[in-house]
Amino acid sequence: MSLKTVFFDPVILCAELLERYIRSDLTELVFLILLALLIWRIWKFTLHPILSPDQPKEYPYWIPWHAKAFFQDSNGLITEARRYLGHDGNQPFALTVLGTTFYIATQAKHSAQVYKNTETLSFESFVQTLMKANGNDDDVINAMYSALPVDKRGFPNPQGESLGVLAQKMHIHQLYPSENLVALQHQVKTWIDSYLDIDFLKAECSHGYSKNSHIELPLYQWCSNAFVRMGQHVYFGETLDNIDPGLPSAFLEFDERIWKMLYQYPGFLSRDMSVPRTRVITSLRQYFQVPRKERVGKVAWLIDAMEDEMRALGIDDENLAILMFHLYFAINTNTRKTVFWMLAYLLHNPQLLDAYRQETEAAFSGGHLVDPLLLQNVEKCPQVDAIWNETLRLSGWSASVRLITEDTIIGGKLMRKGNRVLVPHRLLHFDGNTFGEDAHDFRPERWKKPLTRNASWRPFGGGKTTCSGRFLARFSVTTFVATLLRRFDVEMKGNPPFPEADEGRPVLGIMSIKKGSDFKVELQPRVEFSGK
Ligand code: HEM
Repeated sequence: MSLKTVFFDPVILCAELLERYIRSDLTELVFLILLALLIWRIWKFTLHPILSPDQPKEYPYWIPWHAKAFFQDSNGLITEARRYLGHDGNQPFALTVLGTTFYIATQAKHSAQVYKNTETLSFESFVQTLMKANGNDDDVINAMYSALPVDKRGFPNPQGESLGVLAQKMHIHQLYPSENLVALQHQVKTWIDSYLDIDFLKAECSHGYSKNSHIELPLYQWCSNAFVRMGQHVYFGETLDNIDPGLPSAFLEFDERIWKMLYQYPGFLSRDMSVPRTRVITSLRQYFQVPRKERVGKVAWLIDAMEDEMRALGIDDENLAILMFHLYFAINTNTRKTVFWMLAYLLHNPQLLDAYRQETEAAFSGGHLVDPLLLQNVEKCPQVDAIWNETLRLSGWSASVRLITEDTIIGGKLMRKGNRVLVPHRLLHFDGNTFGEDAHDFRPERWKKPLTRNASWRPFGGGKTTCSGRFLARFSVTTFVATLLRRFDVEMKGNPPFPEADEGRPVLGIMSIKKGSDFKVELQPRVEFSGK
């Protein structure tokens, strides 16, 4: 603006003065906000920790509270926070994400304290959040977590616990070594026996193509589909298959996007997760509407027993289906990925593949597995055991989360009621002190040392909520791999790199692969395997 214009146009002059006033006021305001933020940050992350050494140090933030890093790669953020905090990163420390404070326990000894404490650290609240996210009504969640009489009918309840708590004991009754587990193992073995048959695979080859004597399959897709079908069959018999033959595919669509549910994405951004989930729940509802005696095939004890318990609480079909959806999920989400990772590691380490095949040979007669428990015997099959452990160590992702219901001290640090404490299993699995400097390599030999009792070894969580399905999972994966290697030569097509894990996205157990990381394998019936 020229002097001439200013002098001759009072309106422009006034506007100019007003603009300068507002600008200087805004600058002042911005300055004051920044100053306040700086003072707050110095107080919160420098002075306060000095004055309160009993409280966990917090990884500092400005805004927006680590949300981006957490949602892209929470383990990466935790590693970064630990490095930043230096010596204090070895103690439990705090991390705030979108207003929620998590205390992180990265040391094995602290994680053991977390698992032991069932008084003031609650797992149930995490399960209840999942129930709500999947559509259970509040009154049903209340009913599931209200104490029941000690003399109620059905599963014994000597401590007068709620069905939500009793369910853990019912899982154990089904899944810990006992006749009930043997019944499931028998079903698994029979299913694998008929599934891994060249004629059967050729006939149904929906995931690959068959050519002359061999079959080509995308490994991740194939393992996933096979294991969900098997899990569904073993627990629910054939009825679910008859209700919706596309159910395993729908579950897989949901399961590959489960991170959207865990991060509570808004509905309009997560339809690709919620639509297939609704389909699985709808099929389960239809299943429970079929009168029990009309359900086809052998059904696991747990399914009928849980249904009886829930109906006794007056839970309707829709809520019953949602509750059972959690079980369907637990059965199917992790073993499908573990079998893939185990095969991927074996195919990339041919000597190990040969060792696995040789060690399991004694369990077979011809092409048939006649002594399935041999594979579960650590003394007789140490290689199988080491390969199983090493696969879980490298492909496990999950973290245990507990809600703090009363102020609690873990690792000498005071954790405040209302916040959460998190044990990141994956980081424990790379603890150099326990697993060695080469902890990032696949090296089953390391299991010659007695590591399975180490507190850094947490593929199945810990404490009261340790995964009850671990025996069945091991049985299913090792039996599938042994039978596959017995009957087929398995080779990778081309020379694919080792598949990339989708490490940045949360799952409740074993990692998925990154898009585009699946690779094809060729199954060729082995010459010496002369048939059925
Ligand atoms: C390799 C496969 C599997 C892995 C890595 C795995 C991992 C886990 C983990 C990390 C937990 C959470 C524990 C905690 O936070 O303390 C869990 C819980 C659970 N898993 Fe598994 N799991 C697998 C297979 C299975 C199978 C096949 C079943 C059922 C047949 C199953 C049933 C359960 C149940 C019922 C729970 C909840 C425990 C409770 O609170 O009662 N899991 N699993």
